[in-house]
Amino acid sequence: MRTPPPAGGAPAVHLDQVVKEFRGATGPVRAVDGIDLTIGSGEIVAFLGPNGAGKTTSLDMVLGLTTPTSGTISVHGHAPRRAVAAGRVSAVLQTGGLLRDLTVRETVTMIASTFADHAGVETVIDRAGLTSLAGRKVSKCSGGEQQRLRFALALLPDPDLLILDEPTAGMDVTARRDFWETMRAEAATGRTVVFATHYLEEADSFAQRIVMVAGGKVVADGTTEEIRAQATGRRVSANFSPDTRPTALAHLETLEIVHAIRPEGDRLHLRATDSDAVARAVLDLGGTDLLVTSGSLDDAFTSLTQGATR
Ligand SMILES: Nc1ncnc2c1ncn2[C@@H]1O[C@H](COP(=O)(O)OP(=O)(O)OP(=O)(O)O)[C@@H](O)[C@H]1O
Repeated sequence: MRTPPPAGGAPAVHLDQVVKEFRGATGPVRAVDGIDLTIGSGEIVAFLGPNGAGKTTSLDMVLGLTTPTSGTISVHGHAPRRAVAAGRVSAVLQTGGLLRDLTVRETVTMIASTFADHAGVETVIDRAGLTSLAGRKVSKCSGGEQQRLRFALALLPDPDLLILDEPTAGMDVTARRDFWETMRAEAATGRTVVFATHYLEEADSFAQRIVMVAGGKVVADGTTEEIRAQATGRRVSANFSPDTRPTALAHLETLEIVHAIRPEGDRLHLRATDSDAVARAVLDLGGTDLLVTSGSLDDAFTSLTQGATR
């Protein structure tokens, strides 16, 4: 069993007003536009955003692969490159050279030989679920199996922080589910896991916290439930009889906490921030069959990322 970093130490990841600009054909491209973010030790965080949101650029900076144009980043209190050199952080990236003619075990053994101290070849093969494939050539492994191999390599330094950039891209549903099960076991040992994804379900089912990025900025940060509520508000609906309906509609339209009203047959659908207060008003106005729901995560994603494009 690994020893997690002491509680109460520096955060696993800290970004302070981080900006990254690239030189584009028609002028500078601001890939990351002032991100402030703190991720505590042991958190499982999804970086969720559409194409070009700035996810990969942010993670690359956390890994010290590129440096911010302005702002600062620390990983467990150190500069990213120092944290990587000390084996405190490692990554599973979308691509990355694997030698096709080596077997899975030979690949892990070769990379292990570059570490003064490592978690053990057979241990990481086992943790990545590759024991039965250890003798297979990399060229004969599927895309999902190669991602598992990259994951085994990332475990070699026994890192406190694992960064995964779209680790399940190209995997089918079963491979994806198996991969996340393995990852859950890793997180349970106290590792911090930060992953980038396009998949809402993946962020929803695996992460405790979602940092939604769009246009190089953080547009929402919280639990899935908080993001849903923040972006879509609550939905309140109820039936009204023909007698009560006109008065109810007129009154509800005057309430500031009601953002939108959509009539449908006998029913009124309302969007509101304070659903408790609206629900009380609806009942006072004679509404029946009251229903309070939150919008879907899909709605939240669309509404938060719209308008945030570069
Ligand atoms: N080296 C580069 N030179 C110029 N522009 C770049 C470079 N790297 C990234 N960009 C631009 O920066 C923006 C953010 O890219 P980034 O790869 O970080 O997004 P992403 O959220 O990871 O997207 P995806 O989900 O498609 O991988 C994009 O507009 C991209 O074209």
